[in-house]
Amino acid sequence: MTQSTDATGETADNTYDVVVIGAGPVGENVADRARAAGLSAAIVESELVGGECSYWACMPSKALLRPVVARADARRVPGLRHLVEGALDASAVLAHRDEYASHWKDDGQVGWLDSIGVDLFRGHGRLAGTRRVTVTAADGTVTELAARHAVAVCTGSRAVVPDLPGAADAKPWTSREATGADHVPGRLVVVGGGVVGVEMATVWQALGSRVTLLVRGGGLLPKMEPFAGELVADALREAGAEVRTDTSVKAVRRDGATVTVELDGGDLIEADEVLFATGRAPRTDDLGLDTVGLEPGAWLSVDDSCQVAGSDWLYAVGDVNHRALLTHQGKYQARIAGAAIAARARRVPILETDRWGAHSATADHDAVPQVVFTDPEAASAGLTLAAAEEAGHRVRAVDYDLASVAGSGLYADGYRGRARMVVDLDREVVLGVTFVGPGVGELIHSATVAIAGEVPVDRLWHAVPAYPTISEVWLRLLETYRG
Ligand SMILES: Cc1cc2nc3c(=O)[nH]c(=O)nc-3n(C[C@H](O)[C@H](O)[C@H](O)COP(=O)(O)OP(=O)(O)OC[C@H]3O[C@@H](n4cnc5c(N)ncnc54)[C@H](O)[C@@H]3O)c2cc1C
Ligand SMILES: NC(=O)c1ccc[n+]([C@@H]2O[C@H](COP(=O)([O-])OP(=O)(O)OC[C@H]3O[C@@H](n4cnc5c(N)ncnc54)[C@H](O)[C@@H]3O)[C@@H](O)[C@H]2O)c1
Repeated sequence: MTQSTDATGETADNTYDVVVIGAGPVGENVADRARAAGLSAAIVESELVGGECSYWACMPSKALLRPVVARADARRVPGLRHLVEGALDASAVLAHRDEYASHWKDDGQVGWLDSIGVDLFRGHGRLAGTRRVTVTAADGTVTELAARHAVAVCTGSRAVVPDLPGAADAKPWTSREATGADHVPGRLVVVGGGVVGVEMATVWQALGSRVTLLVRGGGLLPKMEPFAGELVADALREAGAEVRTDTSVKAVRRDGATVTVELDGGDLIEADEVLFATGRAPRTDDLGLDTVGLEPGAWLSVDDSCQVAGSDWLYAVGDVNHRALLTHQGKYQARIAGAAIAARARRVPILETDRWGAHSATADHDAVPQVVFTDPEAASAGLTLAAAEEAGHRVRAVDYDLASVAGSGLYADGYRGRARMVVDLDREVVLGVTFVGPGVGELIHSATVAIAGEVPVDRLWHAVPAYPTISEVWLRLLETYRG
């Protein structure tokens, strides 16, 4: 049957080339890539266009952290310190955060979708069999969509609150409340020493809360090199926070304005709020996965083109595929998946799915960068020493004290920081780099380029860092490596 199509390619019966479920940063980019390739695209969103990142994650958290880190940096600069000795203006910081969260309104992003010709369907999206999606709007109206080529699930993740006695009734904060709160709690207990835990402990301690950070393992930031967690823990303690490692929470109870956290050893900690920063779960539980033979509630496992295993039309991109829960990496996957969807729609006979090919999200395995925006910043790209060894590489790690670099001393009085470079001894290329110290976040892309480019260490020797910048740590690491 021939159907009428309009200029963007969708049909009167809501058939599109590509249907995207979830309009976070990743879904937006899949839709954008599809449109750029000349395909028609619809996107389904149940909350705000822009997703977690724009309203309850990256943007508000970084808007809260920036004044904290800028003040800390200024306090380390002679001649300036006395100007920034006082407390932060918490209400100004919260107002700055509100701006960066667009006051939790998505008009700007809706306008952008409109400008690129992507149709937005507001409501809860569910798969309804092969290439079919239903959208249930807030008023209960159900719209059916069909996809000619692909459905991309980009529904992201939500915070997990552990199933502890009393936790659900204690009205705990998750990352949403921690990034969106409109007041500074007097006392805050943070459970979890991962990225959300350390960033939010940094923010609220600086804004005036008395923070207690509870970590069940031996240190903070367990996915990074151990020195990252050690330096961040030292700084949090110096800022006045209490950091308790090897500590597990047994139960939580709220009585009015007070929440009591009971630890495994029996200790009780009273606070005004408790934040669970204990990881994420995929938003796939009410997604109709059973209609296509997949398990509801599971992370969606995909190949390097982000196609779901066993399907030739279903893609899962961003947090929901659990490859790297980071906005930039999800957007990278969206570019790769968008290119793969377009190539398959054009019936390109062979896709470039080999390593570093146009249709392979190779960097997810080897070259993921991350910046933890604490004071000091912790930035990494590629593999840690432990991860490289576990992956079977024959490696050597070299470390350097960042305080010994001329640019660091100029950047801050009493600079403290450390760098590590992990080198593959068989190929003589860099597998991983970690920098911890003030101002290192902007440095990490140099490492990402070296790793993704597989630049031989001998050639890096000719990449001369400008004097006197913190980047000179590259020279020091290479000198140390070459002995
Ligand atoms: C506190 C915090 C800070 C962070 N900071 C950073 C950072 O600085 N840098 C960084 O790179 N990463 C950061 N992250 C991670 C980052 O937020 C995520 O990796 C990113 O948001 C993932 O994008 P996504 O599009 O896959 O999912 P999301 O941003 O979660 O978007 C998914 C969208 O899908 C919608 N949706 C879900 N189910 C349905 C459905 N059934 N129907 C319709 N719509 C649906 C949701 O409403 C949402 O809008 C942070 C995370 C947290 C929690
Ligand atoms: N700057 C950034 O790039 C940034 C900032 C925030 C979040 N994120 C991303 O968002 C994702 C979620 O962050 P997150 O910090 O929630 O998760 P995470 O996985 O990084 O850390 C969660 C921590 O909680 C601990 N934990 C789990 N259950 C616990 C329990 N019952 N009691 C005590 N501790 C428990 C875990 O051991 C882990 O260390 C991460 O993948 C992160 O990369 C990125």
